Amino acid sequence: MSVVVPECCDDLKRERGRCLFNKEELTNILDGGPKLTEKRRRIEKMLINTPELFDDVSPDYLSHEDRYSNELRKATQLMTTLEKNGFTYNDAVTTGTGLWLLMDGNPLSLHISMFLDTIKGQSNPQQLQEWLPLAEKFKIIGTYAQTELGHGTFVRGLETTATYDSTTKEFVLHSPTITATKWWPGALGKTSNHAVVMAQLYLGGKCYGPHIFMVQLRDLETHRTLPGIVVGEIGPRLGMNSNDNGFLQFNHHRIPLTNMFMKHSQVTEDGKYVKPLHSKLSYGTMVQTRVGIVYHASRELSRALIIAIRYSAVRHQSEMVPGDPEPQILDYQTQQYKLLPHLASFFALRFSARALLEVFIGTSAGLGSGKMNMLPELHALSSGLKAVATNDAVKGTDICRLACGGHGYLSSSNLPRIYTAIAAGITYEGENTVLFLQVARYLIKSFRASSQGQTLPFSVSYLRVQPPSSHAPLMSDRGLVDALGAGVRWMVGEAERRLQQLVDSGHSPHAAWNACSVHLVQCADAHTRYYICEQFVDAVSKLGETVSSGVHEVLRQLCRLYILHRVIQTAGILLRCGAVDGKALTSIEEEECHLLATLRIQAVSIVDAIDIKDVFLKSTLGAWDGNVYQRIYEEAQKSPLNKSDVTQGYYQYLRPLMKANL
Ligand SMILES: CC/C=C\C/C=C\C/C=C\C/C=C\C/C=C\C/C=C\C=C\C(=O)SCCNC(=O)CCNC(=O)[C@H](O)C(C)(C)COP(=O)(O)OP(=O)(O)OC[C@H]1O[C@@H](n2cnc3c(N)ncnc32)[C@H](O)[C@@H]1OP(=O)(O)O
Ligand SMILES: Cc1cc2nc3c(=O)[nH]c(=O)nc-3n(C[C@H](O)[C@H](O)[C@H](O)COP(=O)(O)OP(=O)(O)OC[C@H]3O[C@@H](n4cnc5c(N)ncnc54)[C@H](O)[C@@H]3O)c2cc1C
Repeated sequence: MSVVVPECCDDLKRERGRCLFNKEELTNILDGGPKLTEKRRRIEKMLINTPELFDDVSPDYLSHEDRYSNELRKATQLMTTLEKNGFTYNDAVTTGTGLWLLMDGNPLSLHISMFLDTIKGQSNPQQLQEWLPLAEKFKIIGTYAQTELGHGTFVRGLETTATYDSTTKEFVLHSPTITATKWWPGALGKTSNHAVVMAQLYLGGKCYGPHIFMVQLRDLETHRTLPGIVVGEIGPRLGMNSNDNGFLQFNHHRIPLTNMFMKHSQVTEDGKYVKPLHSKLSYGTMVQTRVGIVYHASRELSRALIIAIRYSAVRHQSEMVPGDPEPQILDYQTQQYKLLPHLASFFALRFSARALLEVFIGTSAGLGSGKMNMLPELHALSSGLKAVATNDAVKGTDICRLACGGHGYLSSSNLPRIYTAIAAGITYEGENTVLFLQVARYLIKSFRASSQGQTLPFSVSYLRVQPPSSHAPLMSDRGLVDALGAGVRWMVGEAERRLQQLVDSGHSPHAAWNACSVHLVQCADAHTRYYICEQFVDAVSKLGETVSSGVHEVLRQLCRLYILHRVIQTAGILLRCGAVDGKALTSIEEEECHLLATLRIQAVSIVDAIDIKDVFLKSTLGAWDGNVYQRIYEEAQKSPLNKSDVTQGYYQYLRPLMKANL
């Protein structure tokens, strides 16, 4: 069957004809400026001109080993293509392009992220000089090996030991139990010949807690595992199965003293310990990765939204008015309600990711000159935003899948792969509940400090026990964000009251904490979302002076939708603390429905402006031309089961069954 593919189907042509804003301008804002758009497009062009980077067979049809080898082939091709064309690996990560090409689990991703970041962030000058050039040029390939079978969250509970032997000036790495086995690190199984390993430091019989060590795992010529080391792959997972997540055990394996990362804490040749300026500086790579994950989550959500919104404009189903032509499913209010608040979330996350990156850069600069005071704020913000971003991206991606009906369940829609990849983000790099509890700790401490008259850092300054009264009218954006802030203040105050009450009635502070932890997680979530609302409002108001009215209007509508949706989600709290009343909520609900209809008109143009090309969307449902059915049909033809009319299974099983006298 041959079909002439139009440049873009009539439905999408009509949708695009209704665009009232400058798409390129919105694209530039999302990229962070015209120069960054231009750079991203140069990278994309270069990658698109490298056919080896694209699969002609879906990984779903490959064996585990072929799947891994194929992804490794593409990953190495990607790295050499970038290098040859004068780009860094980071360019492929920060534009999303590298991840989109390799998102079935890239075996070099841990090397270019956490391994390199640890070398850069945890090495003393000599170590940096020795390891960085080797790692940057892939002379050594590494991963970040922290989690063990027995412990992921509780880093202080790790069991791998690094015991200093001053007679040989070596550390002896050992896995004393089965639960001490390193478990999960990406690319550990078969790819990496080195790992940065988190292990308990022992000096003269005393434990100094988790520290990081550079450990060679495999011979650099033969790639065989070194003596004293057992390493392998952990088997199939929910998603990202082209990666070789691994396990690792040490049997009294020796490494030189100089292989402990010594930027922040040191061990002298005679076995003396030099303390770091802050006890959690060795967690720096995790913090940096959490910052990256906020961007990553927003990007993955945007891919799902482009697919689902374009598809919803092409798909016609049922009758809205009996006898009328079947409408585009995007015309159903319920479909708009499924998708558009997540579109607003994507924008909110993108602006917040940028704000967080600035905090990260500022804090890192401060650390360089010995200033540690911003570290708790960065830890709380990066933990909260990582948790909200991944939770929302996972939820939003799954709603996009559901919004595409049956076809969303097809692998070729790419929604299942986007979902399984981002779903891991809830767990890795700090499980989200655990990260929220870290935020809650910061909130309670800040609230108590405020009660004692102390000044609070910027992200929690609104928690002041007696906040300045807001002058913004309630129904303005600022007024509603202030109401949300009042809600969080009330929640945190309530949590503090409950904690205190439990302690006063004889519970230990730790037991009281656990007894309030559901509420505490809700506080952390609400606080982070308040921060996101603030960043969104600020970003849109700052842009107001510099962008065209069409783009400003779209951003204003998206921001408004985000805030209204958040107020409705938090209605119970806001009513309880008196920040809004029932009448206000009714008008907010009505306004949200009205806004859904307004945003629907330009929804396709808004997702077009996110500017992700078909080769990176990898979806039969979301392509630019809207030629959905032909693509789905063609993709199905690639199923190996369609290679022959009658399969082996027929002769082996079906035919005997049909012939049997049952
Ligand atoms: C394809 C990828 C390519 C490139 C990637 C680039 C960028 C990333 C972008 C996208 C990623 C995309 C895909 C990724 C693909 C695959 C997955 C990749 C990797 C996954 C890796 C991992 O998962 S690595 C393992 C991560 N593990 C964790 O995160 C463990 C979580 N646990 C902890 O962090 C800690 O144990 C804890 C914080 C929960 C508790 O620590 P503990 O030492 O026990 O603390 P306490 O003694 O209780 O003290 C608490 C006080 O300490 C303060 N604190 C804690 N942490 C910090 C910190 N980091 N900084 C500052 N302060 C900190 C805390 O606030 C408490 O302070 P108080 O004053 O209240 O006492
Ligand atoms: C795809 C993937 C890739 C990964 N890559 C790496 C890697 O490259 N390197 C690496 O070192 N690790 C990696 N990990 C491991 C990851 O970091 C851990 O799985 C993660 O930190 C969670 O730890 P855990 O598995 O021990 O879960 P657990 O901590 O056992 O969590 C189980 C449950 O217990 C709850 N819980 C735990 N502690 C608390 C608490 N204090 N209070 C309340 N509830 C609690 C959690 O909320 C969760 O519901 C990866 C994991 C995945 C899934």
